[in-house]
Amino acid sequence: MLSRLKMDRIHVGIVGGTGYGGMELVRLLLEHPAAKLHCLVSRSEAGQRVDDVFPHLRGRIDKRFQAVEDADLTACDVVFFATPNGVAMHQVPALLANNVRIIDLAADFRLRDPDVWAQWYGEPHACPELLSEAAYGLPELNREAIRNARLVANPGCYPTAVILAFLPLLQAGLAGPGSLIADAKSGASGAGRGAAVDNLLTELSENFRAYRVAGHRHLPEIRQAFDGIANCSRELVFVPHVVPMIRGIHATCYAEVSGEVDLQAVYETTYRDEPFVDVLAPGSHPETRSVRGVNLCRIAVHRPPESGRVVVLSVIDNLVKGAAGQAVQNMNLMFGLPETSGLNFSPIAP
Ligand SMILES: NC(=O)C1=CN([C@@H]2O[C@H](COP(=O)(O)OP(=O)(O)OC[C@H]3O[C@@H](n4cnc5c(N)ncnc54)[C@H](OP(=O)(O)O)[C@@H]3O)[C@@H](O)[C@H]2O)C=CC1
Ligand SMILES: CC(=O)N[C@@H](CCC(=O)OP(=O)(O)O)C(=O)O
Repeated sequence: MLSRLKMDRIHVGIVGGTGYGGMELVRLLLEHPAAKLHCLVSRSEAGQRVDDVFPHLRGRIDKRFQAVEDADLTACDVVFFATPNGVAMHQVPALLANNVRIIDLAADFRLRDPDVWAQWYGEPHACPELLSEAAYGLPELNREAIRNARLVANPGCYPTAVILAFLPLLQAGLAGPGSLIADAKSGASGAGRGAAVDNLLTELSENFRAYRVAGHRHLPEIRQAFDGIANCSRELVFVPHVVPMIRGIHATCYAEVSGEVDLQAVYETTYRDEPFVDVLAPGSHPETRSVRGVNLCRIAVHRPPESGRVVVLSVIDNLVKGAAGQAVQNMNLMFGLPETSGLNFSPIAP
């Protein structure tokens, strides 16, 4: 059932169509049975054919990028923002006023407190009145709110992997009082397509480094979700790393758990009906490759003997379950479609 549509198919606009998140949205939406790409906005490639800019799409798309002032965004049913942080918040209010629903892949609407947003993103929020309305777009946590939302804040890539890893423990009240620890590694596409010395092949390959240990902007986002799940503030140590691969996040997450609980059963029960979370058999070690190109989080739960800790391994493709795929999953929910529409395909391996 397609609800609340302006036309027969969901007319989609993408702002930031030339970035990694935008490109991945194009790839997914071209195959979506109920969506039609209506306009693709780019400043740098305005006027250019999409398949000239991205030759891998030759024969798949007959459209040109447009400047924002030429794009018919108000005719869209939904507009995805795949732009840097702080861009969407200047354009969203006018689109909402025109009955356009929004899915923002950036962080503009993820944090509820405008002061926290300003602290981590370095500028005052342009429309703080919308922060409490926005639905945090992690379906496994917030499905009903997403269904009814006109504004969805798609989660960050690290938060998706980390929250899904801890969610069953927190919901069941099993994580002890000690700090939760998330030790996460990302492929380089997480940093976007913009030129930066740190992202050169020569800097990344044969190399492995942590960054922003003192505080990454995904920390308040993850903590906000934990507060919502467990209804109490939790200490979290979050250490991101960049590894020499293109796609993928691997989060190794630690929590203190006491008592003889069947954790495998807790995880399997929590995610039993989730189409995009796969709890692996006991003793498994999920690989980023096993989720490459698909909207899936694979999780394995370990309890090393005599450690008093649980180790949860969680892998996603940062561009799919960590960004564009999750955004399409949210679109499906917002428009009353089966949640898996356009998202049923197999991983790419090797
Ligand atoms: N990469 C990832 O794994 C993930 C990214 N995200 C978030 O999604 C968003 C997009 O990320 P990603 O695709 O990697 O980023 P990229 O840097 O690859 O792409 C950004 C896009 O935004 C456009 N853009 C840049 N500046 C502006 C501006 N001031 N106004 C309008 N458009 C602008 C660029 O196109 P042009 O210059 O042609 O206009 C480009 O298409 C970011 O907020 C990111 O944090 C979230 C989860 C995962
Ligand atoms: C490897 C790498 O650099 N990753 C990015 C994460 C990108 C992302 O998801 O950030 P947003 O919250 O802005 O959407 C980073 O750490 O900044």
